Amino acid sequence: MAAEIINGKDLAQELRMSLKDEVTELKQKGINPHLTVVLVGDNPASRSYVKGKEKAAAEVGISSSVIELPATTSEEELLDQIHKLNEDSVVNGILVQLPLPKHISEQKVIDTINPNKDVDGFHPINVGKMMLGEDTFLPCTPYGIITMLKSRNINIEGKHAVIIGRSNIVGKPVGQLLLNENATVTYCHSRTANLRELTSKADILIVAIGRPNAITADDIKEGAVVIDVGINRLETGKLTGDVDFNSAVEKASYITPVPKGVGPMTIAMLLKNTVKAAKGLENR
Ligand SMILES: Nc1nc(=O)c2c([nH]1)NC[C@@H]1CN(c3ccc(C(=O)N[C@@H](CCC(=O)O)C(=O)O)cc3)C=[N+]21
Repeated sequence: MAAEIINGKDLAQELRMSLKDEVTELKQKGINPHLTVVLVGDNPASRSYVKGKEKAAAEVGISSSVIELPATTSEEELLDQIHKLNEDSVVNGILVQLPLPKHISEQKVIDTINPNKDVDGFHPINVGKMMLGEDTFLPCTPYGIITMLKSRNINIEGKHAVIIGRSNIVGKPVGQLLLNENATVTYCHSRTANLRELTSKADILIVAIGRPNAITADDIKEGAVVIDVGINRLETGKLTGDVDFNSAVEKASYITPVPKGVGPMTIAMLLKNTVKAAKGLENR
């Protein structure tokens, strides 16, 4: 039987509608959520993501600004800019679009963002809190994935979750969040021996490899939940994930498509984190 497709675009739309109501209420209390995105260089993919973020923010009533800096910006100049945003009381959320030019240390930049404005959830303090299961900004893509699973009441507790990919922004944190939900978690990566042996045991398979069709029906267990985190732009201009959707959809119980899967959820969770950052002010 074919899998149920979890449409992230529709779910993100629902989330934005409820966030919009929340933002309306906050505004009545004089709280105006504001997101600032910093874009260094003119990578066309980054520019298009930033456009998507601005549009989504506007839709829920979150004001946003984009600071565009040339690719030649020095690390010191970027850190100065972040210090200014840290001190600017209008700014609730700061997102520095990754990747950054090679001469700038991404970790140094992330470490400089005020953890209370770190709506990406990348700051070491927030990563640590996530590990401890404390309330914090959860990284947007993993948070979106968990939200997609919960939207369908997919049971996580006691399930074997297999993650392919160990990046700091997707693989590692999504494994941690699934562990926090009492899954049994296996991390796989480019050096993993006998990958298929592991993927075929997964009740929940999270695929963040970065290569089209890297995972097919032959790699998955009958009835598995398959989450495709890949965003690959083909030469034709078409967007595709890491999973061979057409074969996997016949074997999985649930599957996320690309486009209209995890991507739009990532943006919705960014907005949710921005609202959370703005609400933090109430408690001061
Ligand atoms: N500091 C930082 N935070 C990020 O969250 C971050 C980042 N840097 N750098 C780049 C990646 C990538 N990313 C995406 C978000 C939404 C879609 C998305 O909405 N995709 C649509 C399609 C959009 C299109 O057609 O181009 C979809 O999958 O349906 C994709 C990719 C966030 N990122």
